[in-house]
Amino acid sequence: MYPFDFKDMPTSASSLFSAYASMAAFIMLVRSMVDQLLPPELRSYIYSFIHQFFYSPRSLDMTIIIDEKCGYINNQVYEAAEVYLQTKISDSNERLRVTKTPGQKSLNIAVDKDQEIIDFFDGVKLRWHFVCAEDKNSGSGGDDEKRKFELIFPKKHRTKVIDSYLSHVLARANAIREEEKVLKLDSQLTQHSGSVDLEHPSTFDTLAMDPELKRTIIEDLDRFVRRKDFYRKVGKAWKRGYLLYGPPGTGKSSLIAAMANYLKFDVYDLELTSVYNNSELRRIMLSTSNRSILVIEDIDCTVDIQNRESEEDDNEQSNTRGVTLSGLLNFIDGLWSSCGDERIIVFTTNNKDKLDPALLRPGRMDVHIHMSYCTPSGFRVLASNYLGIHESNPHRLCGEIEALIESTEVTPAEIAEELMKSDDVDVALEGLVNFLKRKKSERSKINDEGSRGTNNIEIEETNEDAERKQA
Ligand SMILES: Nc1ncnc2c1ncn2[C@@H]1O[C@H](COP(=O)(O)OP(=O)(O)OP(=O)(O)O)[C@@H](O)[C@H]1O
Ligand SMILES: [Mg+2]
Repeated sequence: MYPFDFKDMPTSASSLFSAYASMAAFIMLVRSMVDQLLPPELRSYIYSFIHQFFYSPRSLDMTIIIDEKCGYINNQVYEAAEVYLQTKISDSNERLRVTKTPGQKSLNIAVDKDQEIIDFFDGVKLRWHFVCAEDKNSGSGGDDEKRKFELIFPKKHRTKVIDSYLSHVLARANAIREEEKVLKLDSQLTQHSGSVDLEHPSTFDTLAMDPELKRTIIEDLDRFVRRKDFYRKVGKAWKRGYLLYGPPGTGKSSLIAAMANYLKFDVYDLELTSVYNNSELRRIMLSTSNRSILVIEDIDCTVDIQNRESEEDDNEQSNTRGVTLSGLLNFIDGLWSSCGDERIIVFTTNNKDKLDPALLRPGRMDVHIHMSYCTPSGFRVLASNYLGIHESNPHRLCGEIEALIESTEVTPAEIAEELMKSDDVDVALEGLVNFLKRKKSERSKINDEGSRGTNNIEIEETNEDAERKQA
């Protein structure tokens, strides 16, 4: 088979050169014979064979392809590689991509496409390529780029790379994410919006809330995180649903941030009104990570809760008019329950009464938390946060303020706003006293006029009736 016999190969430089020259002459001879005698198709076939045989060495390398997505679901290995490789960028990388979104603390640095990153693991050299190509399969709604990493390494280390190195990458990526302690807020969770780091400073310490209730929530969260095996044993998904209800400005969103900061979970704020339909909801859901809180705010305003029966009839229509209640219920019972671990879902509403009882059924929302108007103990937390007044050394106005708070309905947000009006403690607290007094007298006036509130509701009902008739 071979054009000359290797065992006769001479070893000195000059004889090596003459051997090369005779081989080159042989190849040229074959070439001219082929050119003259064979049709073009056969020619190119033979050339490619010669090229492969003489010029490209048999590959000793192996390549692992790590695609960004498996169908609609994010590939966790890809995500981990992205995080991990940020720490491996070196001077030899000539093209980098730098991004920073408004909420983000630090720059996000990644290599540009077709760049190579070198890594070493247990004596093995690994080459990572970032490859980005146009996705021919994507429809109009899809991504138009297909991203992947190619991991190239010596074939003989296949077991080590697959069994140990990739686990190392996953573990390092988790540790890096943990270190950053940055929360991700994916504001609409749409395919194109990347996640935004959310730094909501609210913690359980800064939250004005009944201390007993606060403790109960923290214990509940602790128990939830601890009970992985328990959930498995009883055959229940490792999930927990919270419903937070109460008037605007009582700290529902602040509580969610406090929970996320406490657990170091990511927050996904799902804007249901901008979710196109139930199947988009599925897709979005599948793109969220474990150890996360999925938040759906103002649930009563975002889902068409009233028309539960009619919507069963017009499923086709529901495809074009957003997420329906039955879609949401199916989602909670089905997809949300079965997908991923250590997940919390939080619904918020200003009107618990308006919610369909189906949503409140135990098993869907495990914990109902009523966020109510500010209490004297809540005020003490705010006074300490905003003005540095400690309980051990109360201000002369604190007694009066607490009495006023107890006899009127005022939200923590309103008090916080008053307390921010001045750095001077006396000025701020005097302002708050005046505000509370004003509020109290307004409140009693409304009570005197009694029927005003009911009138408003009646007008709203009439509007709804009119709309229904029009439809
Ligand atoms: N319980 C609270 N403890 C500390 N601060 C609070 C509390 N409630 C409200 N605040 C302050 O008021 C602001 C608004 O509160 P937040 O957004 O948490 O209210 P909300 O209940 O979510 O209101 P909405 O129903 O309008 O969404 C917060 O940024 C915070 O500064
Ligand atoms: Mg809110």
